[in-house]
Amino acid sequence: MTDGQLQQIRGGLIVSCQARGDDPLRNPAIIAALSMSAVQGGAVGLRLEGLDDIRVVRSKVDVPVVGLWKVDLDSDVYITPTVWHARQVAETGASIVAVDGTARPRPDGEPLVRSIEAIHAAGALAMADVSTLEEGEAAEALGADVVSTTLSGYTPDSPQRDEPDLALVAALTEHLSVPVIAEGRYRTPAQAAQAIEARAWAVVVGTAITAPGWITRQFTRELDGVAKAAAPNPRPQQAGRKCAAGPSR
Ligand SMILES: CC(=O)N[C@H](C=O)[C@@H](O)[C@H](O)[C@H](O)COP(=O)(O)O
Repeated sequence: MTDGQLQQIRGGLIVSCQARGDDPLRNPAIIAALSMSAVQGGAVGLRLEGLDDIRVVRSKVDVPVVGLWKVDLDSDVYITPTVWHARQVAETGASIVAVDGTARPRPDGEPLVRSIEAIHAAGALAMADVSTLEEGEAAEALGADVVSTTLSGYTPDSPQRDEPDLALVAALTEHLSVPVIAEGRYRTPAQAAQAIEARAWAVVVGTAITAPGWITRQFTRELDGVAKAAAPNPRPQQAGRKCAAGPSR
């Protein structure tokens, strides 16, 4: 990652293309198609999970990739949780490696700074995924090149809400010198624009763009509510009625 690439993503949209667990989209070829589609739509960067997805997508797109590896090691820290995972993601070709940037104990017992050093040694930039201003300040002091609000809403120290944490974006951009990325629950273009107005360097959007299951549920939930209240069509008494002189097709 060069300063030029950091400039390349400035003010833009980074699309997070991730599929995990039993998600039918979990297939590097599908993630690559989603990623290429996002780039066609104007995404300036991609956020990708897992070595296979990073490797395949890297061979197909030119935009900077924020890479991470979600691993469950019986710890609250699951985003690129150890120094070893950070090194693997960097060596797979991510321009920026996202790691858990909170102060919580990490499963390998190493401090955050060791992951940052490993990422730098592999020639990538380190993004600290944080949930509070204090975590962002600490991560910057340890050498993180970029700080993202990814974990706000997902730690006990941060507000639990459905909306994005724009207040944290504003606080981080006021107090930090490194670029601040707005991420987490940005569901509308207007919310993304608000983050840039709060001086975010870029905005990451995942679910609202690349999770058709979630998007579908927004529609079905709304329809379920209306369907209970509205009468069906055709109404039962009209269903058997003959049409007098309608056009025949
Ligand atoms: C908390 C956590 O693990 N966030 C993850 C980080 O990579 C992803 O699951 C999110 O999709 C990503 O942050 C984008 O956010 P949203 O999908 O809300 O636009």
